[in-house]
Amino acid sequence: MASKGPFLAVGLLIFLATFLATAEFSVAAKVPSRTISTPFNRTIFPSSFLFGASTSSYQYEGAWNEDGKGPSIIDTFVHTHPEKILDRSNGDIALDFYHRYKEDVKLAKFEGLDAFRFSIAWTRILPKGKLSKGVNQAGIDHYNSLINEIVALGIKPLVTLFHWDVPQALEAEYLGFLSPKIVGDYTDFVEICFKHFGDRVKLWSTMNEPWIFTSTGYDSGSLAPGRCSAWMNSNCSAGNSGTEPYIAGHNILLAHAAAAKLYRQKYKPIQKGEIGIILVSHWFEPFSNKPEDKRASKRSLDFMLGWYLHPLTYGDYPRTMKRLVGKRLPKFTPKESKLVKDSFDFLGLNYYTSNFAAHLSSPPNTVNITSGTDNQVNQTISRNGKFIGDPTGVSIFYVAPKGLYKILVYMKKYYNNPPVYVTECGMGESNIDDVARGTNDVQRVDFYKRHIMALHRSFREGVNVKAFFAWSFFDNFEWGSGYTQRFGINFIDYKNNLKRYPKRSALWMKRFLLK
Ligand SMILES: N=C(CCCS[C@@H]1CC(=O)N(Cc2ccccc2)C1=O)N[C@@H]1O[C@H](CO[C@@H]2OC[C@@H](O)[C@H](O)[C@H]2O)[C@@H](O)[C@H](O)[C@H]1O
Repeated sequence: MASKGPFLAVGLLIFLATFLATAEFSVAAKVPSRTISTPFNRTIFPSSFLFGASTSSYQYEGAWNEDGKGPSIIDTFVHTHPEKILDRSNGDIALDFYHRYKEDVKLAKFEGLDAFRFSIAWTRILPKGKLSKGVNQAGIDHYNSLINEIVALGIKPLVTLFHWDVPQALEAEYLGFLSPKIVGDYTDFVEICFKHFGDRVKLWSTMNEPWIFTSTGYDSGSLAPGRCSAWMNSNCSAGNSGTEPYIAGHNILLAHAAAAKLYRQKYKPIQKGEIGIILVSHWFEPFSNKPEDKRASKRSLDFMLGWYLHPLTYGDYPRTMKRLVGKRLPKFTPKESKLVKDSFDFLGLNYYTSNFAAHLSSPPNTVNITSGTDNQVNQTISRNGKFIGDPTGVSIFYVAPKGLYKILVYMKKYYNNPPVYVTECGMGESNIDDVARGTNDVQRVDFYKRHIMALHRSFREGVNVKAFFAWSFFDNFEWGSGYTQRFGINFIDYKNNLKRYPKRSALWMKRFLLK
């Protein structure tokens, strides 16, 4: 259990670091390379604009089998496939957020956050995934307490209802999101959340990143449930990389739409909240000015963002997907199309990086079919020997703030300028263990300055952007990379009782957010 001690120690450190950050901030203002002519702080955005930080249940909570929680597919996956996690770690304990959340949300308040995003673990509420198999009151009590702590500090909770932790019991019974049966069980789960938490939670996201869940869970098999085609040689017990990502994605959209309909009809009139869905996409820069590469850029966006945003906006998949995926792509019935179209009050966008997109002229795969190559695009991080942005500690992520601006403008132009919350944006470092190095994250300060400037440019050009959340509040369990990658604005000392330390970026954010 966390004592008050660490917080006092952290407090002293914060004072010192605040001083440093202040010095750094004033120096930064004179840095010629990125001189900031006018004050760069939150006042360049409307006062209603929300700045926050994001977290998720499996990556933060720990207590994987405590207080009645049932196993999720992630618990099963990391326990049976430790080889798929770089450091063979798991989230059994994670950051112990399940027990330390009261101190942690106080740190969020100290750092000036307006909002705090977290996800609810389905199996803390319904241990066996189904209402008929019993509700776990201890799970409801836990999230009530977390929400009360957040709201009492004047911070707005943004709650994700699914961040990939499908109940293992539903995977065992009917293969989870591969079955339309999950729509009913998911709707039962979210209704319990609306009913018990909706008086204080006014921002709901049904899902986090369906694209990642389907591509890592059903195409590459690199994440739970770890399904893929045998020829992938990824040690998958079953699966079909050419069909299952599309089946799971289709059922995710139907489950989302059912949840949104329930909220809007039964809870929104009284609770006055908003419901949305969080998608992820890179920006894709044409590799050349050739028309085929410009088309390749658009196809890349169709297959990553449009896969979900097209049905949510127009009630059907993008034409390019229908043409290139053919019979492997599920069809919406007229009733489903009507349910999914316009089924969101806001759209969450997670943005990390950009790629170059070049047309792949080679004939489409007819043998080893995978959703990952259906788009017939060669996506790269460099062009003619030049990277798309500064490298980071994550080999596939380069710093590309202009891509955030471009994708937001793209969504305005092609998807009716929906209300957008940037719900994740951040960078990772690798293999940093000591506190001093880990908290001196100068590159992350620069990353956030540049991405918030890009965000502001899109806002000035009429993009309906309403919020910006950092990924992540703390360093945490980074899926396939385990604890080897750090994305937090606050440092976790894994070698010393998971002690929390604000990084330079958190103190910069605190100063940026001063009202
Ligand atoms: N990374 C994304 C979206 C961009 C991914 S695009 C590319 C495709 C892919 O399979 N991976 C690896 C991966 C695997 C699983 C999850 C995320 C990313 C990619 O990074 N998602 C958010 O990113 C955050 C950072 O993800 C890290 O990205 C770099 C990976 O090396 C690392 O394993 C992953 O945890 C996650 O912690 C959040 O839970 C998740 O919502």
